[in-house]
Amino acid sequence: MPDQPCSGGLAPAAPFTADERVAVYKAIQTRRDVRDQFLPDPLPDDVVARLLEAAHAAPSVGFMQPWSFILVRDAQVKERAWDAFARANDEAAAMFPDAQQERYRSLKLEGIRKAPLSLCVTCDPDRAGPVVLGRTHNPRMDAFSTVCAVQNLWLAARAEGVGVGWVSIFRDADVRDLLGIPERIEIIAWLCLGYVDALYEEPELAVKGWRLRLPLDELVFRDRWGTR
Ligand SMILES: Cc1cc2c(cc1C)N(C[C@H](O)[C@H](O)[C@H](O)COP(=O)(O)O)c1[nH]c(=O)[nH]c(=O)c1N2
Repeated sequence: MPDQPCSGGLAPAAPFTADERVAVYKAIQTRRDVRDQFLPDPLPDDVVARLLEAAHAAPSVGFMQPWSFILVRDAQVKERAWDAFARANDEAAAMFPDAQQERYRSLKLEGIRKAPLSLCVTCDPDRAGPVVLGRTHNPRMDAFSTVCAVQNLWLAARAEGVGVGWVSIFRDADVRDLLGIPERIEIIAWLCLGYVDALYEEPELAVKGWRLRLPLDELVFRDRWGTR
């Protein structure tokens, strides 16, 4: 049974003013993944609400809005999340070639204990029933939609002076147990959030010599894969 339509028609879609455009590109270009620059100040509820609204405004396949957000402020829960990270990070280090392991271990790859707020973002594949417009031929589209929500939040956070760090070095089961997430729900992201007073000008992994940004023109093809 379809829902009742909501009100709303077409609104003018003029380009942004020059200042507005500058602000949008500034958020995109200066957004960073934050690990160590978090300040301890708690995030005000209204700021958190705006960030969640930004996430919730993301595009989603069939408008299924598959995301949920678990706000984690409890120090003990964060401590256990850090333990899970530390175990996984040891396993991760051993996966790299010997020559890279020392450098890997020198990188700080999370801010779980330092950030005042952690946010676990999940994806419910059943949010809009079994057959979803746009997901019929590609079941990963619900997860991709949830990642769009993360990116919206990340950009809005930059505008608010709030740093965000994505931590993915976990065994899925550890986060699931810790937060009581049912098996059918997919864990998409563990995000660390907090005010920051400094951000790297370039990705920290590039600054630390782990990996550089690729030239864009090597990634753009004309009409056919591999054709420039
Ligand atoms: C899906 C996903 C997962 C992770 C990340 C990102 C994304 C998109 N990133 C952050 C990543 O290292 C960072 O985005 C890049 O290095 C580029 O830097 P900026 O985000 O531009 O600062 C990340 N960083 C980190 O220190 N620990 C992590 O576990 C992860 N995991």
